[in-house]
Amino acid sequence: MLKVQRIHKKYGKTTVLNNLSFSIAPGEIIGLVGENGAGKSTLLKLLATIEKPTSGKLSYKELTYDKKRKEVRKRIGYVPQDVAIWDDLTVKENMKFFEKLSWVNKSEDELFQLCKDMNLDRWKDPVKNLSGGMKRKLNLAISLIHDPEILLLDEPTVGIDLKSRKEIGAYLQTLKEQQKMIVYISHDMDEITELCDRVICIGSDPFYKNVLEESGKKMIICK
Ligand SMILES: Nc1ncnc2c1ncn2[C@@H]1O[C@H](COP(=O)(O)OP(=O)(O)OP(=O)(O)O)[C@@H](O)[C@H]1O
Repeated sequence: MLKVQRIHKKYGKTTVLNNLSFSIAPGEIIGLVGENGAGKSTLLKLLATIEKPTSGKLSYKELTYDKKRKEVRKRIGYVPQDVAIWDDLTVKENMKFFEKLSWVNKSEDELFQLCKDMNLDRWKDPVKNLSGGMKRKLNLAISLIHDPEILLLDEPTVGIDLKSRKEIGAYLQTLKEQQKMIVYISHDMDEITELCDRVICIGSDPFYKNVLEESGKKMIICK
């Protein structure tokens, strides 16, 4: 279980997250929605150990974030909003490069399989020749090299075509079946209501809350 207890996050005098508590069970996909600037990426960075809360507590299983940061980090796959891969290297070279930086040893076959699992079959092509959707799939594949138990995705499908979006969605479902915990930011409410078990709605804009109420999704509100 991943637990977030009474989290507050301030930047200077500005409060971004105010008294947020929730927990995530293995095999759950949690959506994260809210207007621009509401604090979604901030929350994801807190979960990813990249930022620290101003107050409140985060823990994963018996590991508290403040005392066991590195151990928690090893269990997390984080995909930031911006694609972070080497453009001049091939898909294969990128996968091998990031495998070397990870805490695990993976064979070339295993790395290839990871890409194939999400329909990314341009193994020998330089990344600069790939489409935006393919690059996002590669970013996702890289985040999974070290077999994380928690996957944190910041708008993984933004700007990509429906087919690739559906493929990424289908792949996330297979990860859910493997009991991974997934937190997923998106502005696409169809995608959110289709994919997610529960949704955290951040900010004061009633739009997201109203759409979610109509869809009958369980939600957690953070203002
Ligand atoms: N490092 C930082 N220092 C100061 N303020 C920050 C920092 N990071 C984020 N903020 C502010 O915190 C607020 C929340 O930002 P955040 O990126 O979490 O929003 P978001 O909901 O992810 O937005 P978007 O949908 O536009 O990506 C914004 O007002 C932003 O300017």
